Amino acid sequence: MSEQCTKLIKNATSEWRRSDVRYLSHVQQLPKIGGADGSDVCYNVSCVSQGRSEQCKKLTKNATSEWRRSDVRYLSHVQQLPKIGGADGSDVCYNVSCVSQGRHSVAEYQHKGCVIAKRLRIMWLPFFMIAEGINSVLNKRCIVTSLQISPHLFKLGSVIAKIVGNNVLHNDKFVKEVPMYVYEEMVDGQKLTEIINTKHENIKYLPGCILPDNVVANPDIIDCAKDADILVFVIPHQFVKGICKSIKGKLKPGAFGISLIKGLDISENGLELISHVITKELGINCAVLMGANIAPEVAKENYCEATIGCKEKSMGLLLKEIFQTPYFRIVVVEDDETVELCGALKNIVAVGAGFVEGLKYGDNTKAAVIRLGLMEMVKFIEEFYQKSKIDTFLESCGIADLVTTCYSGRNMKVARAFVHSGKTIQDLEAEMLNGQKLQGPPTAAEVNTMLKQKNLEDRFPLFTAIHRVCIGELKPEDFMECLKNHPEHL
Ligand SMILES: NC(=O)c1ccc[n+]([C@@H]2O[C@H](COP(=O)([O-])OP(=O)(O)OC[C@H]3O[C@@H](n4cnc5c(N)ncnc54)[C@H](O)[C@@H]3O)[C@@H](O)[C@H]2O)c1
Ligand SMILES: O=P(O)(O)OC[C@H](O)CO
Repeated sequence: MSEQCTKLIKNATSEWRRSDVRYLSHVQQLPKIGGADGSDVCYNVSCVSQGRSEQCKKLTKNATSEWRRSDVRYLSHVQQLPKIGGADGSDVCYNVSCVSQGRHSVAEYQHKGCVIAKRLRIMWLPFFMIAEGINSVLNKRCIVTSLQISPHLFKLGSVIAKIVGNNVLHNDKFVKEVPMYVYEEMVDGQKLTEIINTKHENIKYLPGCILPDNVVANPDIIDCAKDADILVFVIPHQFVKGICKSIKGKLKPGAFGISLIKGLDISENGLELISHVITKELGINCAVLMGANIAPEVAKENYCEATIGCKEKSMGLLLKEIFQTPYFRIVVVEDDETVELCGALKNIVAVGAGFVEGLKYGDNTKAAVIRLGLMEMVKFIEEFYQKSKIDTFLESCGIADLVTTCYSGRNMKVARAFVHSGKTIQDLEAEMLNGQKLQGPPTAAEVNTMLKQKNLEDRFPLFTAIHRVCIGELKPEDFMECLKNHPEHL
């Protein structure tokens, strides 16, 4: 039995390699999961494009119903099935015959209706590339062959525009030109958009980061967004609602958003995630990308990681194609709320890290701020979003972003300067950041509004003290008392 299984996998894999190498990256990302009885499971998968739709439908129907009968445990995995388009951009459905060691033979499956369509493209996939997805693949066109992307440019936006611009040049699924909205301003007597389009460099916010020619800066936000299938939001969270208002009702049907914005919004309903604000304001779905991504380091192409949070796994994988490079490595998770909340809350902790650095307490103290901050992040997210998964904190969006921001982020640097300068955070922001925006202090204020409303300030002493220092209610030195008396040690 096992020999047959090994042979099938070998054949299918080599066939797969021959048939379309583009798919291999997807294949490699799939977890290898054992059978219901703990044994290996191998799959011989035939994929049929919609051009052969009658046969495709029949094969799919049989395989799906058989699959459902054979082991319901697999269905949860099945729902994660990425919807991958055919090489020609058409939909693909999968007919799956599975063979598990010690369970069924290929012949048994064939007998039950899981036909192995040898003349078609064959691939081997670990088991979860199966049923539920087949139906949705059949019903709709999953991948539009020419996706247009529109990032909104700022500091991180410049880096992301470079990455996206380069990636789409080598991927047939996407339109080559990437329109990029730029908030217009004069730099050395010239419009910033004109400078970017001639020098291919954002000389004000990220000098030295050369953008590919296909990234075209445009001060007209509607012009940028109206034809986009994917909208990449990279702006300080303070400006999101204004941007959304400008493009509301002007987007292409089916447009999808991805937000790289680290912050929160406060409304009459309490705290709101920025991706939810985008969804509400624009009526589009919105994924998130967060991670330890200090912009100038990404611009230098120093290795780093990021996390895409997207409920729809297939869309998450498509988005990954836009952002991943050899130096910018991405993991896709479905726990998008936790991903986004980590990105917002770590900015508060970074302000605390800046206070202890300004007070010259050294790295042990900063490590304590990071640890206590992480504990409050976990507790806050559990309070805010009960379905949060602890594993998500181990992704780049969690612990990694927290560490990098506490060591070299702008929030840390401004908070450090705040300790002895006698200036307000707002003054220091203007003085030190050349038009860039701090996210930590406003996020601390937004979180504090919610903690006050719910009478939870005592349970979040670090978040609360950081906010009170930022608004001048406490001195930075008082922050040390908060650490010493943190309920974690009582
Ligand atoms: N910079 C980073 O290292 C980094 C890394 C990861 C994530 N992020 C996140 O990305 C988001 C954007 O950060 P950034 O560093 O790119 O931004 P930034 O702080 O550099 O952006 C300031 C920009 O806001 C623009 N602006 C000013 N007024 C505006 C208005 N009324 N409407 C629209 N825009 C206006 C300015 O022109 C300027 O370009 C933030 O949420 C941030 O947390 C930043
Ligand atoms: O410079 P900061 O503090 O806004 O942090 C930048 C990024 O969020 C780091 O990933």
